[in-house]
Amino acid sequence: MASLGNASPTHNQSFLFDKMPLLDLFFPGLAPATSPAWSLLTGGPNIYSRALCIGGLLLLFGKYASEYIEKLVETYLLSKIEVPYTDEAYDMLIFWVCSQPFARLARTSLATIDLKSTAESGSHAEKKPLHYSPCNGRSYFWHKRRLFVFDRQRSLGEFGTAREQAYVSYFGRDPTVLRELLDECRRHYLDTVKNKTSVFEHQGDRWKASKSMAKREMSTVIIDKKLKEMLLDDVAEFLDPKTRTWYSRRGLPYQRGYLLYGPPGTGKSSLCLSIAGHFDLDVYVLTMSSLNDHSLKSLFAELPQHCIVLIEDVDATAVHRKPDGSTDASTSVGQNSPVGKRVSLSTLLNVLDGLASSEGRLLIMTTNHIERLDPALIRPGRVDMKLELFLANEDMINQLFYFVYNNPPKSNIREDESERNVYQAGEEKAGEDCKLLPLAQEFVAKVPKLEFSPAEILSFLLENKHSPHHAIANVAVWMEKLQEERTKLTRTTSWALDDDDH
Ligand SMILES: Nc1ncnc2c1ncn2[C@@H]1O[C@H](COP(=O)(O)OP(=O)(O)OP(=O)(O)O)[C@@H](O)[C@H]1O
Repeated sequence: MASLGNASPTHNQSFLFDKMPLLDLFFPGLAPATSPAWSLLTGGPNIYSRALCIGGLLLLFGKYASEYIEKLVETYLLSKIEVPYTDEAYDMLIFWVCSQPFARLARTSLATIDLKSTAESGSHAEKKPLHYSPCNGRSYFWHKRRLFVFDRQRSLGEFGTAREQAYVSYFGRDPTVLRELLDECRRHYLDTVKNKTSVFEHQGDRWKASKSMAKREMSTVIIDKKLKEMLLDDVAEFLDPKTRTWYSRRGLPYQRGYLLYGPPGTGKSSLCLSIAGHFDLDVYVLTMSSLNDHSLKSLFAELPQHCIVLIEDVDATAVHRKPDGSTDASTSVGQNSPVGKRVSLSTLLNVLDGLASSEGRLLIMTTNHIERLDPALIRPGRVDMKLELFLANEDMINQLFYFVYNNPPKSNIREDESERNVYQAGEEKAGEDCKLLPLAQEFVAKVPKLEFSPAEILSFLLENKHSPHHAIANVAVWMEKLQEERTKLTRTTSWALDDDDH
């Protein structure tokens, strides 16, 4: 000790520098960075500057060492899973995380309006509740006696769109532990969306879950009974595992296409959602105007097995062939989008042919104007079944009346409502049917057939939902008003067309 205490600065300096290669051995690159500080430390003018140097050095060393240790731990002691933002697994993980107590304690969170909240807001002040989820930071949590780390980073990507990524890790080397955790997230998520239809929309060339809505019962879509049965039988047969084998044995792409056409408000979109609900399928909505060839191909390639791909109002986006009959890249879908950002008809036809598509996908296209569609788009193979939906006929008007005034079947009522709202099946229902029968007949007699859409009739009945007698009393006035509105609209449209011609 005495000899070290008495040693001259030059001696001390050389002693410390002797240790530097050793330091470099453990923390490569540290020695050159710290050597100027060492020289200041050993040859500094006074005690304060030396203390300052020691403090700085310790900080630098501490930071370097902690990063190094963290890396070591991550490499040798942690198991980690990355969950990409664009995958549904991301929604599963975040959904589960938000339900955990640790999420409420996270010091950095993302605040969003909880649009999915089903809480019945009594007052204005309770509207738009906020939802918090851990973000841009690490959260440590215990689960089943194990310590896990949840890390979610969010940044702004190209064009100001948010980019996110999330990781879950745990202190251990067994990867099955993390897989089990993610499986728990999956089950938790599936339980929550059990009686719901998930709707996916595209962001760039990736699918993203946009909403999950209560399943729409098939009985709530009032169309011709035979048509409904035919459609249901066809879809059921297609989704049967035996059909899949049948297709694969013959090397045919296992997919099916439907075209629903008819006037506005006849229930085309509603029918699509109820098919999804009936067969427990998710719906992937394609908006052609925001796609190009590349994104369309990627989206089709990323479709899961057994799902519905919905293209609504396909006439508004599809164009006809060029005069020479070609369907080359210059003939495009989505005329309002800038050139170069459109989908070419040839690409659309190719993806519909299924070379890059998933197994078991149902394509449903809807249109109000079947005559405007390119024949190639709706030829058999691409569209296997064309279903026309009509304006309300006698039977449909009758069904719509019962739909509004009859108590809904139990399955349509939410659990909590069922207690107060339920009717005793059997006698009471039969009684109600008897009471409604003459009213329904009277209503049906007053409404002309094949003149109003189900949407129009339903909207009128809903205005009078508390009294079928009011509906019957007001129906004549309502029809007159609607006719007037239609005449006005037709006049305005024809003037606008005349102006365009001039
Ligand atoms: N056949 C029907 N049965 C029950 N409800 C219907 C029916 N047709 C329309 N509706 C109701 O009318 C509204 C509009 O229906 P929907 O969007 O399904 O019609 P659409 O034919 O797709 O219309 P558009 O061609 O204008 O897109 C919805 O609220 C739906 O519940």
